[in-house]
Amino acid sequence: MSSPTGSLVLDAEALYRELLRGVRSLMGPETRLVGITSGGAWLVERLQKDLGLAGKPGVISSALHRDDFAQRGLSSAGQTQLPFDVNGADILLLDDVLYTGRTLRAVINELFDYGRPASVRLAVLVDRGGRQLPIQADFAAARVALPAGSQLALARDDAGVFRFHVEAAA
Ligand SMILES: O=P(O)(O)OC[C@H]1O[C@H](OP(=O)(O)OP(=O)(O)O)[C@H](O)[C@@H]1O
Ligand SMILES: O=c1cc[nH]c(=O)[nH]1
Repeated sequence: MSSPTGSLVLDAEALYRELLRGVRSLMGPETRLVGITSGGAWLVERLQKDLGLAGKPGVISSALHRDDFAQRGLSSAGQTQLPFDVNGADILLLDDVLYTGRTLRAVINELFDYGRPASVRLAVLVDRGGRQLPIQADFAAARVALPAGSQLALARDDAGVFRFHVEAAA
């Protein structure tokens, strides 16, 4: 069977280093990192350490605002935890994969339930195209085209090492 990414090798650790570089370039003095559950939450945990930032990063869930809530329910939902005042904050959202943009739409609704940020930006490990909404990343460590129906998700082993899990279209 051929690989769903063809000859492309997605080295998640190399992409993480590229993401770290991109996030550094986007950071201002008041920027708050917020990871989207679940892959983005792993990313912000590591970024917060690697950037030497004090305190805890934010974690946000799309679950309560998803347009497919009726099918998915709360089964895979992490809980939103924003340990700072969202009002007036410069938010940098982090996620592993950007695809249709629907998760981002739901996450932005969730974020605004907590306050009125000054700005919201987005950095991702992989932008796989296929957008169904007018949402773009301010930084993507990689842009790849994958067949519709294939799945790409970040995994993290016990030692905290990242890898991508790729599943071909059925
Ligand atoms: O742009 P979209 O089409 O919305 O897809 C991108 C989202 O899909 C994946 O999350 P998923 O919902 O699979 O949850 P997970 O991170 O917990 O695996 C991924 O982590 C993004 O959050
Ligand atoms: O709201 C959402 C988020 C991700 N995927 C969907 O189909 N809907």
